[in-house]
Amino acid sequence: MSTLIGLGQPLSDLSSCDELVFESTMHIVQCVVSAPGKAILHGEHAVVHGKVALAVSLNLRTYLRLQPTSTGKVSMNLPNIHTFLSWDVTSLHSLLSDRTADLKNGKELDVDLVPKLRSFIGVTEGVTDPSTMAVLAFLYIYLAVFAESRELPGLTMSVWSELPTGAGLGSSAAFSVCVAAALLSAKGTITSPLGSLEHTARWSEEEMELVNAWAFLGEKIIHGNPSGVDNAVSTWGGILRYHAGKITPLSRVPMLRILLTNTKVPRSTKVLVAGVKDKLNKFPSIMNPVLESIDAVSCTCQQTLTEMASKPTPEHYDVLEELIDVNQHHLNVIGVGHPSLDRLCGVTLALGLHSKLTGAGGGGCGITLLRPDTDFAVKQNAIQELKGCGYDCWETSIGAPGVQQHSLSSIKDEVLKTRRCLMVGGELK
Ligand SMILES: Nc1ncnc2c1ncn2[C@@H]1O[C@H](COP(=O)(O)OP(=O)(O)OP(=O)(O)O)[C@@H](O)[C@H]1O
Ligand SMILES: C[C@@](O)(CCO)CC(=O)[O-]
Ligand SMILES: [Mg+2]
Repeated sequence: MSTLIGLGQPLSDLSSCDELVFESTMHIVQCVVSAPGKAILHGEHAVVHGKVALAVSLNLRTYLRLQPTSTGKVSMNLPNIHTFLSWDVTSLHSLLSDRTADLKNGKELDVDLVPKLRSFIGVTEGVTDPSTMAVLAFLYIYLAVFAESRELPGLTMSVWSELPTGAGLGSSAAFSVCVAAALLSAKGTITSPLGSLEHTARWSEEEMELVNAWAFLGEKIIHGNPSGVDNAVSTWGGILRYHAGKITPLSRVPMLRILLTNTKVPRSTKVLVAGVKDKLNKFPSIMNPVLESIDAVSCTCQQTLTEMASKPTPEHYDVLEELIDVNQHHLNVIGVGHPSLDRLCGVTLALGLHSKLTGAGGGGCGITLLRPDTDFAVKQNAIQELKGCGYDCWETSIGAPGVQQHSLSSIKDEVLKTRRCLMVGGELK
């Protein structure tokens, strides 16, 4: 049974970087990892049904710190979602029993373990609140990664994020990627790539494939039926084309300027994805052509971006804007729009700017394309008007690096500040 344990380690502890040895032969080394959020340019929802999506990583990251403990406890501190929990390692061990052999490859979700975990933490099938979903994803990956070991390690995991939770910017994928990278590295399945003099380091392609596969299991638990695009872009970073599990990084694309707007209307990706599936089952002959058209929008956008890499023209930007408008209509047709997003599109269009939802929709975030020649005053007006609607709005930079390991000393001051703010009194401030 879980217990509320209050705050994690105080911030002053962040200076040490030591290794603890357990009574057993198992060592885990503490580490700090981070992974970026994402924006989907085109293809959200359609990608779940085998169509093409284009996604970009954002300069907003989730950070995870894993520390070994010798208290016989596994603890998790998730200040963004007010969750501070702890379990005895021995009670977690009893969940493994005879499943060891099935769990270690991380290729498929063990559908029997998830209900077992639900009953372990005392929540029934329909409960899908943020805390439950994060705990299930973490416990699943923890147990599955260490399934082979004679003993499960005691540890404290703290996760803090610059991303809004559940707003369409891939917070669940960044969470799952961090958990997978930290635990696989702690187990020794992948290396700890950071050299003694380095501040940040990345894993090899092969290791990132493993991280991505395990993070996909976390996404399956949180989302129900994810396409895998969010964990892929959080693992690799940059700009990706994603099609039926095939990941193609796009290296030759122009640097796009994008405004991100968070309508702050809460929504659940799991619920929205399930809603699209229902509509597709109900009206296949109406919905399939819409998904086909979204696929064509993604492909046309990719082609346009590729052409723009060598010589961008105003006409290219006209095309990108039209594609945004077309796709936003399609997303409304498949039932993932929201009046808050209509308002975002209306406000920006009145200023000559084009917007669409990004991610699962139903509220959450939208993107607005800024042209190279968009007037500073127009951009500022858009930001002011959107803020006047009660939304958050800021210009973002895209193409940030994927999952990384960090030295403690390299964690930026402002990130520590974010963490400090989140942790004050164990509550979000
Ligand atoms: N910082 C975090 N700490 C703990 N759990 C998190 C964190 N960020 C995300 N999560 C988990 O992910 C869930 C949100 O996932 P969801 O897929 O609904 O939204 P999203 O990933 O932000 O948006 P989208 O999938 O549309 O890009 C939360 O309810 C929580 O379970
Ligand atoms: C809505 C969706 O297409 C994107 C969520 O960011 C779901 C998915 O691809 O897993
Ligand atoms: Mg998500």
